[in-house]
Amino acid sequence: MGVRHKELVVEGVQFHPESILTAEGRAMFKNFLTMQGGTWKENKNLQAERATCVNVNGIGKDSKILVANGASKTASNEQKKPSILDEIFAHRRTAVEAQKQIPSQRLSDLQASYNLNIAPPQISFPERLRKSRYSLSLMAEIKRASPSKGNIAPHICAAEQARKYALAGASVISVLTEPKWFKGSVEDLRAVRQSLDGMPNRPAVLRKEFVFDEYQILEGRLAGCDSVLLIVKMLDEATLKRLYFFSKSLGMEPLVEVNTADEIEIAVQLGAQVIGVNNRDLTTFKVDLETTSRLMHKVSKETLVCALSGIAGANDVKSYQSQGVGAVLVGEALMRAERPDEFANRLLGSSQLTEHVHERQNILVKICGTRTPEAAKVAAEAGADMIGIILVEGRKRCVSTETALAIAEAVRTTSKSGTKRSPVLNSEGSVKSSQYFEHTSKFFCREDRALLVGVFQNQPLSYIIGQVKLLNLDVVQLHGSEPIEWATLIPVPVIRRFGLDDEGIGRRGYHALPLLDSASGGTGQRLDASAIKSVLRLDEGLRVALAGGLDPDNVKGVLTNLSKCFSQVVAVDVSSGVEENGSQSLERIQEFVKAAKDTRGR
Ligand SMILES: O=C(O)c1ccccc1NCC(=O)[C@H](O)[C@H](O)COP(=O)(O)O
Repeated sequence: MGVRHKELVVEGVQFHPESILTAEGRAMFKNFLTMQGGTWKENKNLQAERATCVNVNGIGKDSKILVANGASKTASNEQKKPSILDEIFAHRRTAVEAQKQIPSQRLSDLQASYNLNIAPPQISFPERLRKSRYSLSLMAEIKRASPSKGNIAPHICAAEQARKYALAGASVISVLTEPKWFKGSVEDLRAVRQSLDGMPNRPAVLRKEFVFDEYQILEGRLAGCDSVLLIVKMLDEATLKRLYFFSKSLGMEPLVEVNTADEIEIAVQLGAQVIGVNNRDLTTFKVDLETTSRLMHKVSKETLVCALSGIAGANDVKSYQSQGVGAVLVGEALMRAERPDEFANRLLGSSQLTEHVHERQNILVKICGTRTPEAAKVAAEAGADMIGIILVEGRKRCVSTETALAIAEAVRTTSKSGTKRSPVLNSEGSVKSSQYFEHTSKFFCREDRALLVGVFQNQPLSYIIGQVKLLNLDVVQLHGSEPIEWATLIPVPVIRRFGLDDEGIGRRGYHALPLLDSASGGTGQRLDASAIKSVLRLDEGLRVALAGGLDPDNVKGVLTNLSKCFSQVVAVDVSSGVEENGSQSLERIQEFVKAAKDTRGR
């Protein structure tokens, strides 16, 4: 039973347990709490206004959702117009709820995949931030659009952009996965992670999303992220804590975002190792770079503080550097930059990009089809880096186990002449991402002696591994249609042959060096120069060995004819070009090594 004044809304009410503990108790509370204005008339108008506002902004009719799980905490009460954050969160809730119903995308499906251990390998987010070679780390963001700026760079390829960021020295790639306002996706996240595959010292990958559910964290981990964003403003403390520890249970330290002194207090209480201070007030969109400076003193020295939003250039970074800020997150400025790599370099105050481009490696030489220990010795003494033996039954150059063992002995006991130490991109402990093939191509040069390469073609994996052990091979060359995954199952670096139209040549993380060559091998068949250039131009980071009809007289011309692409050829390989009347000629071996090495100088 209740009493209602004709005109005035009630300002206080006493509920008795026998009424509020009934099935209607919640509704009574809700009705009372949503009353607005002094009179019933005002209440009606204000309620109607609020309903339109809520629906237009897409929060939906179910106000229970907001109450239960966080409209932004700055709102002193529910009368306040929902902020953009509220809008986005509400929209994401609906989308995530819908997605969770789709067979194959249900929480149980994600969990089953996770239990299979198929999530991409992860690295520690805070450790990667701490290992930066710069006094302050860069978190570079993929952000096609934003609610405040609209479109920024809607056509950017996330994976390509991520590689540029990584090579320019970013410690973290932040990927906005929200589709409506930021034009991102989980697919972007997956592609970014894949683009970093095999990269030594790759950056950590952050899923920048409006996270309110464990589901999103698990989804991000399966797509390959190493950390997720948790926004204090949007999560009640219990939810924040739950999500924080859930993320940690998947091996990911979250980035906990704050904007006020109260929020940073909550993040500290939580034990967050990485706290991001958002310089942008998401209710007004106002950016104040001082926000980070003001709040950073509220955390212990061990906590990494990152300045988020509004960082537009090197000067902003410098002032944070002097204050001891651990990292800056830069999105819009990098996305708008014509050369994001140069821009990132300027932000970090580095000239690494230019050093990187000018680095040139001495060309490596492989003498293949070796059939005698004498030939192996002559090749090594001439400065050959690799001596190949054919281990393919039925091929004319195939050697017996006895001969192979004798050649192996000659290779191991002959000193090599004239090797310059290969430049090392990253000294130990220094952490800058580098290109996969630049790193792996250095496996094929030893200063003291040549390497022994066993060449196989469509033979069983177990046989290949057996030969590696028996002959103590340094390198395996796969010259057939073996799966590229085999490279990860063979205990020495793998050279794998590719034709000009073959798929997978530039795939990182498998073969250490792709060989461009004719299909059957050792035929003396030249490859078309313009087709070689097309393959190389498609992927700047690709490094290859080149074979097919090379000889002492043409090797220089073939290489220089490749013009700019020549720098992507790290090795040349010859077989029939050093033969005379079907046998290896010791003079031609020496001439070939000299001619090839002279193309770039020793
Ligand atoms: O040389 C062979 O007989 C051979 C047989 C089976 C698989 C691969 C083979 N050779 C692979 C090589 O690495 C050769 O050096 C490369 O094909 C270049 O040969 P060439 O055109 O004769 O210089």
